[in-house]
Amino acid sequence: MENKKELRAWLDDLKLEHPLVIAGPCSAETEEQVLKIANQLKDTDVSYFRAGIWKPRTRPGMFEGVGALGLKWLQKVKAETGLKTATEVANAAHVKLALEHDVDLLWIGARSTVSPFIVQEIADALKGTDKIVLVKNPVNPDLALWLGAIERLATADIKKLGVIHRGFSTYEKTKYRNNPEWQMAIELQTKFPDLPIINDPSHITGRRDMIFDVSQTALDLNFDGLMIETHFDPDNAWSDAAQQVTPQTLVQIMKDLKIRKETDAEAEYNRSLDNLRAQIDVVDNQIISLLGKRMKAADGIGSLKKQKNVAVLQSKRWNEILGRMVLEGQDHGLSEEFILKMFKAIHQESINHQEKIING
Ligand SMILES: O=C(O)C(=O)C[C@]1(C(=O)O)C=C[C@@H](O)C=C1
Repeated sequence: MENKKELRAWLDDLKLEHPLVIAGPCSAETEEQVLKIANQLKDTDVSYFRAGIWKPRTRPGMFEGVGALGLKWLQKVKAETGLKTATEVANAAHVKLALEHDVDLLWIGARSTVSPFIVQEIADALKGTDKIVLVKNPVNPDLALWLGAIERLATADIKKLGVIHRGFSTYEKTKYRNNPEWQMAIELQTKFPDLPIINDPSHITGRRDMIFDVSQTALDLNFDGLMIETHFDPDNAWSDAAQQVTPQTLVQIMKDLKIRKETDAEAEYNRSLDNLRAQIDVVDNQIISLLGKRMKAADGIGSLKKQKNVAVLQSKRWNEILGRMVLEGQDHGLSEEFILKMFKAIHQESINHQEKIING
């Protein structure tokens, strides 16, 4: 699939002066709950009212959604409030029911995106639809799998496409429920600058007190919209209680967020920007040239080790370097996380160089 301007057409047609907002409860619980939240959201920035009808839960025995009955409540939401509706679909039967109930926006969840079989089944069921279809990232950080799902939908002649970045599962506990791995979203935007991208801070954070900061980062990174789980009584929600906010909080979040524009035409700004970018270009070239020099030294070490039949990996020496560089990094305002990532990549490249020599 190629990037093309038309990918943004459905979003541009909404003519919004703020990011697209999709909000509503994690799960539709009762008709009263759904209508009450929708009424509280109707005169806000929210364009699409979301509610989970079928809930994929990690373990059985938890609330798994009200099922098709909830789709009738979504129809009432549309009739009563004028809000358009959105829900997750995870198989062809869901798609059929959602289309029968005129749901305006359907999304494929992270646990479905990982399975090309499921995605294909959904794409076949949606073939040619003029509804908006958004694809959440797969639970594992695999850009090809994410884009593969979009391609399957595009091949099924679905025109109104977009993606939702909801973060990625990690084995290690981090402060996020799902690690954002912003680099993945940046890479996706680099490949498909016109494919609408929505951020889901509710699932990234898992905690309502972090939703604002993640939303701001998303807007700083040019995201087109936000999907935020909203409930009038978050603590007593039947699913994902900790990450839902009240409609009032959502309104405040939208008020406080700084919306960034893509660029600015002012001459002085552009002069200063060009100047700083020129500095970056010079430094980037120096970095590459220095790394090249470092690898030449590693090649030399590789030849020495070949003569003496010594192993490439030298853990003691490597640990010394890492420790020293973390301290050096601190002096230059560089985070430990960045230093470790960068030097691990440098180490691997050095090993690859030596492997070639020692086995050549
Ligand atoms: O010092 C060495 O023995 C090297 O091979 C160099 C180097 C490095 O690139 O710094 C690479 C591999 C070793 O694990 C340790 C360090």
